[in-house]
Amino acid sequence: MQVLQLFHAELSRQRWKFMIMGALSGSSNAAVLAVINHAAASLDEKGEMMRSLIMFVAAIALYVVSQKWLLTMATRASEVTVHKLRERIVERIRRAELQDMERLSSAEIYATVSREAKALAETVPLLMVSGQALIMTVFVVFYIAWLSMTAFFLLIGTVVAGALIHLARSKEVARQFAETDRLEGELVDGFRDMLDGFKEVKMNSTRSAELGSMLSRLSNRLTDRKVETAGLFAGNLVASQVAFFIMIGVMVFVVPKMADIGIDKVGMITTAALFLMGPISNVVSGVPLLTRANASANAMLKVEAELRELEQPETGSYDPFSDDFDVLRLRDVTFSHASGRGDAPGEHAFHVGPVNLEIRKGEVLFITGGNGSGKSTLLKLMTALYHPDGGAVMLDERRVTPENAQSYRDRFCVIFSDNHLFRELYGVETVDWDEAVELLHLLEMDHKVRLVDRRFSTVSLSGGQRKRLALIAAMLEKRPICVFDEWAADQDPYFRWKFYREILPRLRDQGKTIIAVTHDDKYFDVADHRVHMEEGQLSRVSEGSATGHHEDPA
Ligand SMILES: Nc1ncnc2c1ncn2[C@@H]1O[C@H](COP(=O)(O)OP(=O)(O)OP(=O)(O)O)[C@@H](O)[C@H]1O
Repeated sequence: MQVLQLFHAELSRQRWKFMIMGALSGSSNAAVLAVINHAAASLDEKGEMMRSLIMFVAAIALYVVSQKWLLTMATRASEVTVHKLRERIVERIRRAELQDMERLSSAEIYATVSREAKALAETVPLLMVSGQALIMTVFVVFYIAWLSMTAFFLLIGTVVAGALIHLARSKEVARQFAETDRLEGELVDGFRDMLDGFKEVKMNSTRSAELGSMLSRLSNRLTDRKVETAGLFAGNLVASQVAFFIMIGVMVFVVPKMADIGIDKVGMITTAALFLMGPISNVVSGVPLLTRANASANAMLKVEAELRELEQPETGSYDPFSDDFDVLRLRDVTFSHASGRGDAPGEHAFHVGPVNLEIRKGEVLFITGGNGSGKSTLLKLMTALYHPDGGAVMLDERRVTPENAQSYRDRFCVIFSDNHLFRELYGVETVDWDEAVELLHLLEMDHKVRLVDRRFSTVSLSGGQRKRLALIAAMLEKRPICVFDEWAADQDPYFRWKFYREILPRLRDQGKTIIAVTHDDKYFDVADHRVHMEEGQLSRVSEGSATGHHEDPA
């Protein structure tokens, strides 16, 4: 059972405590019943009544303490387990390689750490209540056996028959639950499409109508399935109550016929059977909860297993790269994407290389090339986000390997074309506040955004403005190599000019090495070297042209 597998570590640490407290809680509950029965049978004996009253209070006190402990500890165990799992998932994601992460579904990981983790943490304490109810049922059943073995066997017979019918029906309930889960997932995807593509939806009434009717159809199917599931569920609940009434009937009508017992014992047995109603319905309602918790545990374990299988290079046992280097080299680097994004199976995977390239410290390298020619892939190889299939990426004489790649990557600040702007300056060890203020001014963002405690006051900005903030964050990282993937593409002519004529020269003056993908031929003179990508092949275009004419910013 996946839920037990998941909670194994937390439960086994305290297994004995859980068992003892569960037994105490179940037996104290059954003791309340036994004391009531005993007191009712000795109404006219004053001393006996007093003793029963004391035992009654003691049994309730024991029940309160043990039940409270069980519920608190169950919540704690489930929350701690989910927290540890979340931590493991975050750690594995941090250590995973980009190539591997691109193969996984981020939507699935996201759903797991949010929806499934929440469902699981909420369900497990309720399951504990069901478990405790099961223990109590066992104690009451033993009590009934002590009163009359005939009543015990008849009770077991009816409970087993009822449970078998219930189990057979709950398979169908579980199937329906899985189907409603699937439909809910589809509905969420549909809503996401509608909201993410809101502009596109607003621009085309047919698209809007088609999406709307798809969502309405899905919602309708989901409603039907939910009603069907609720019907099955209600049927199960009524069936279990009828089974319960039959059980009471058997105690009252059949037991006295089959066993030689007095009216007082029949009364005690019937009270005991009535006492079972609450716990038995708790146990019954625990079955779908268990199914639900199992499904959530399964989803979480699946994501964890997928992440565990990814390459997780050992880090820490190597000499780190230093910011001081002379040359970055790509030697006969080759790389293939596993398969083209969205390509049909069997279609050609995109291939890069063999690439040979050198860039010396402090130089500016421009990379040009058409759409899909492999420029971003080359940048990912140069920054060790992808590991080459053949050849080597070297910093001076040291080869970059999966083991030392993180230290190599820490020499770079990068702005990808699909860059994600973090609201906080994560990764900037010490913020140079004077420079931050100066950069906000230089990139003309100071009227829009302030830096408050390492956080940008807002990131609700235009695409170009967000890229300018990303540039400020990247420059504050103070890394020796800067990589920009079509940074200027989102900027107006004035900010393009500023980027090529002010920012890049400033970075070069600071001794930074710059690698930029660009289409801005007007500014090619800024580069020391320019290389061109075509269908994954690199060719050198120009060399040594870093001085040229300077045009007006507009
Ligand atoms: N993660 C991936 N998995 C499979 N194929 C990929 C992946 N990333 C890119 N590709 C493929 O590799 C080729 C080169 O893509 P890349 O993004 O490197 O090109 P690019 O020159 O940067 O293009 P653009 O100028 O449009 O950004 C494309 O055919 C693309 O479909």
